[in-house]
Amino acid sequence: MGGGAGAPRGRFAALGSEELRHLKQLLGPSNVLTPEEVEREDLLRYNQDWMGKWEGRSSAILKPATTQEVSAILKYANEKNLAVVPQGGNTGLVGGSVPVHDELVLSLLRMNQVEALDTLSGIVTVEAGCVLEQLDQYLAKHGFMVPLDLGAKGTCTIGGNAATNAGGLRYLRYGSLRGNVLGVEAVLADGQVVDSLSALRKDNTGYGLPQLFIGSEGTLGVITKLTILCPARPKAVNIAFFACSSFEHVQRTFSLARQKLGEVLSAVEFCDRSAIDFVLKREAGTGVRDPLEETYPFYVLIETSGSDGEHDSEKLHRFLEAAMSDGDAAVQDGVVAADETQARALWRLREGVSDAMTTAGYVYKYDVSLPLPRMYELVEETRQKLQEAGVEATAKAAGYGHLGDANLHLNVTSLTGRDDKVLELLEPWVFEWVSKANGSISAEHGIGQCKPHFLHLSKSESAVALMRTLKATMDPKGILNPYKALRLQRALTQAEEAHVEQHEDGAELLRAARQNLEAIARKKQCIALLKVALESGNVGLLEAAIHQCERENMEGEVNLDAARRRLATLQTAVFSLGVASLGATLELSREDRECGQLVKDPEFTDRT
Ligand SMILES: O=C(O)CC[C@@H](O)C(=O)O
Ligand SMILES: [Zn+2]
Repeated sequence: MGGGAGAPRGRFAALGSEELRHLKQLLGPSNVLTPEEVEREDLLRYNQDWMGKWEGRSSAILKPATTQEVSAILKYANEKNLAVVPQGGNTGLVGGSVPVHDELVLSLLRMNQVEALDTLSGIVTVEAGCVLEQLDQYLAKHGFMVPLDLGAKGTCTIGGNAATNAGGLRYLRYGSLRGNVLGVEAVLADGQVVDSLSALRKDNTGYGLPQLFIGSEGTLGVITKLTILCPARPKAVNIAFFACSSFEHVQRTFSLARQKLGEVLSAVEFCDRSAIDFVLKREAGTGVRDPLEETYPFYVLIETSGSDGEHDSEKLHRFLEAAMSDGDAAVQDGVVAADETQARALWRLREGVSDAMTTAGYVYKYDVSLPLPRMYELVEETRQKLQEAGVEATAKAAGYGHLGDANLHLNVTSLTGRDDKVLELLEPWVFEWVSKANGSISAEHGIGQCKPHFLHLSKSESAVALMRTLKATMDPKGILNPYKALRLQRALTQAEEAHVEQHEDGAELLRAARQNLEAIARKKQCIALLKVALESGNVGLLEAAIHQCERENMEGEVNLDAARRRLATLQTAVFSLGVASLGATLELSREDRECGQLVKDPEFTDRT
């Protein structure tokens, strides 16, 4: 795969026997796994992702049992400049939880306790390493559920789910973890424990710090504990599985489901026939079979969850009538699960696709958000591309995913194993296609080591620069999950450094090169800040941005005069209107607009 895989090792220290001794003292020898004490397979579980696509070579797996131990590990790693990859159940799909090189693996699996549940509000406090399914089973006993469900529930951990802002099957109903996680306890790169563990539904006291850690893939801190707002467990659940003759009909089915099922709708998923064929092959003999007599190009799975079974079934039947009536009915055929066993088998047809396509060969996975009407176009064009290249017999594309969230999973399985020709056909083409269609290159799986090189296709330059500023502030040495989410700033590799050092004046050159690199990074941040400040129309922010640019001597590189003129205009307007920020309310003059073309030297942004 492209992206962070293949990134040169950063300038981190290597783990020596003294460091290992220290870590063993911290955690107790049995909680540090090394090649001397355990079998290669035991280490591989932590070094390799479940699909076998990415493999690091960490020689120490650290298994802390408390937040204090996590803190002590990170404090030490930061002092010693040792890189660390935090890991939960290691079920991710973008290589975010395995080392790229020899990073220490910080496994949270021993921190798996549910600490408290408020049975009135449904707010649970839980340690990061608790397995999602175990947390859900605990909550079930008290009439609640985790507002997240996904195929890997038996292995993934709630901390990993939050760190990657995992989406899953019931996003449509309960929304994202960003919305449901109320508080987070996290450990920063230098070992500081940040207690943002609010157990309040409403807490509007300044910056939403937990959000910094949710979805940041362990690059800004390690989540050790979290509080989650859990909904009441529904008493009545219905599952229906429909066949549709085109993607247009699939969309109509979704639209009708929304109208007729309203508040009881809890999932709307879809698969194409190719995806179903993979599952049926994989599940042969397990009782999972095609529930319909004929085959169709598309299938939609609908789930309702509510508190009144009769009311929900009535609604479901009204929906069925509407969906199956008239000449050009939205659905061609369908079944409603009569009991829990049937319901599970129908869910398996959808949930089993990922696993079935992974085990059938080497799979290239794309997890994208797209405007719903264009969602399946991507699958069709992919097939066409494979056909034109003459590889359609061995490279099989399927489309499935979370229809209700306009989240497509495009999987292409190469039946003959890893195939660079297929990869070249697909990347960067898929990502560029998605970007042009105003979609997201990662709907729910994150960036990991798989997509840092494509981040700019879904995030503006100023947004990426702000991400870098946050990373540099919270983890100045970059020890936390390096090579993931963001590309490492291009630094000299160790080999390059060694080469330079052999020269006369080598050390001097090296120091200058490093300083230059840092200066470029600072200047890029200044440009981003200036852009944000100009767009926001906030006087204070613009003043600060101009000041920063002046400090970095950037007169020759950005249009500072124009920025100063804009500041003066804003100051006058703010003074007369008495507000702090004008944003879009103040029309930009021609000169101000020129300010948008901030960078005088176009090559500047490419210099790293
Ligand atoms: O493997 C995939 O591409 C998707 C996995 C998962 O997000 C799903 O929805 O089944
Ligand atoms: Zn998914």
